[in-house]
Amino acid sequence: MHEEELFDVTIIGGGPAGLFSAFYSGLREMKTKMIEFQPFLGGKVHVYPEKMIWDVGGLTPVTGAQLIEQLVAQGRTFDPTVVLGQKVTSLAKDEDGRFVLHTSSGEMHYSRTVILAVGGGILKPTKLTIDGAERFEVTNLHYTVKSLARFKGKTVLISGGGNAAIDWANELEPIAGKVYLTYRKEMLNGHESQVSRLLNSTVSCLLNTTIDRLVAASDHETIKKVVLTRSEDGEQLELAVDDVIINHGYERDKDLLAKSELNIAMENEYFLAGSPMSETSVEGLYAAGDILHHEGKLHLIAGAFQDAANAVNKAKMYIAPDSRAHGMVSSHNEVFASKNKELMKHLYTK
Ligand SMILES: Cc1cc2nc3c(=O)[nH]c(=O)nc-3n(C[C@H](O)[C@H](O)[C@H](O)COP(=O)(O)OP(=O)(O)OC[C@H]3O[C@@H](n4cnc5c(N)ncnc54)[C@H](O)[C@@H]3O)c2cc1C
Repeated sequence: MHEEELFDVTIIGGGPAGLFSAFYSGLREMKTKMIEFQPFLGGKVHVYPEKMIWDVGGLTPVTGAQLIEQLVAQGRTFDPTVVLGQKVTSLAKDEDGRFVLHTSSGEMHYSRTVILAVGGGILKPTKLTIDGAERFEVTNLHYTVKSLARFKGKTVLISGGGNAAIDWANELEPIAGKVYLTYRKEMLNGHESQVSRLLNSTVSCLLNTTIDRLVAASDHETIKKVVLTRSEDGEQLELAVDDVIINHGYERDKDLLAKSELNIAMENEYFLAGSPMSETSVEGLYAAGDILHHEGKLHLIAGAFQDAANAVNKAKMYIAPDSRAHGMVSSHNEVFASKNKELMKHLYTK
C-alpha cells in the first residue's frame, strides 16, 4: 500500500469533460481528484470567452465565460481535490494495478482509475517570433480577447486570417475606433459568411502582409507602432496602434499519450480509440470529451457530458463491481439531500 493518498478517480484535464466528470464522480460518491495544466479551469472554452454558445442543452445562449463559471461551480459541487498548474507527463500502473501519474513538477498522484479528459492536448498560442515581443504581453500585445470592452475606441491591429482572427475583427469593428487586419496570404481562411461580413465592413484588410517590427513607445513597455511588410514588393507600411491581437493558431502538446508507458490504443494521432461507453484499451482507464473517438461520438460540449457520465459509471463498476451501472437521477438522489435543504430554505424565505 502506498503511503501517498489514493483516489478512486483522477481526472486529467479541467475542461467541460473533466469538470462534468468531477461532478458526476462526486454524485457517485467516489473520492475524486482533477489535475489541470493551466492555472485555471475551463479548458478551451477560454479561447472564446465572449462568444455566444447556443447548443448546450437547457441553456439559453451563454457566453463562454458564463459557461465556464457554471461548469466550474458544478464541477466543484462535491469538493473534489483540484490541482492546477501541473502537467501530467506520464501514466503507468504499479504492481498492485494502481495508476501512478507523474507530473512536470515532480509530484506523483495515485489512483484506482483515471479519466482522460485532455481535449486535443495542452493548447499554447503560436507566438510572434519577433525578438523581444514577449515584453509587450503584459501591456498591449494579446493572444486572446478576454474582454471586447477593453478595446473600446482603440486602434487595433489583428494578425491572422483564420476563423478566430476574422471573428475578433468583426466583433471589434463596432466597438473599436479602427480595426486593421493583417494576413500573410491573399485569401482569408474563414467561414464564408464571416469573411463577407468582414470585407463589407470598415475593417481595413491588409492582405499579403506580415508583421515585421514592433516599435515601442518611450516607456519601452507598450507598442506604439507596427511595421508591416508587403510580400509582393517588400514595401513597408507603418501603423500607429493602441493594441495588437495575434491569432496564428495553436500549438498542441500531446506528449502524455504519445509517450505513455501504457499501451493506449489510438484512432489516429489526434484521437484515442474508445468505446461508446468511454472505455479505452487499458482496464480502469476511461476517456471523455474531445480526445475520445467512437462511432457515436458527438464532438460538442453536450457530447462531452455523456462521455463523462459513462466514464464515471464505468469507473464506479471497476472499483465496486456490485454497484449500480448508472447513477440515480439527481432530482431525488440522496447525495443532494442536505444541499437541497439549504436551497429550499433560500427559495422559500425570499
Ligand atoms: C473557437 C471555438 C468555438 C467553439 N464553440 C463551440 C460551441 O458553440 N458549442 C460546442 O458544443 N462546442 C464548441 N467548441 C468545442 C468545445 O470547446 C470542445 O468540444 C470542448 O471544450 C471539449 O472539452 P474537453 O474537456 O474535452 O477538452 P478541452 O476543453 O480542450 O479541455 C482539456 C483540458 O485538458 C488540459 N490538459 C491537456 N493535457 C493535459 C495534461 N497532460 N496535464 C494536465 N492537463 C492537461 C488542457 O489544458 C485543457 O484545459 C468550440 C471550440 C472552439 C475552439
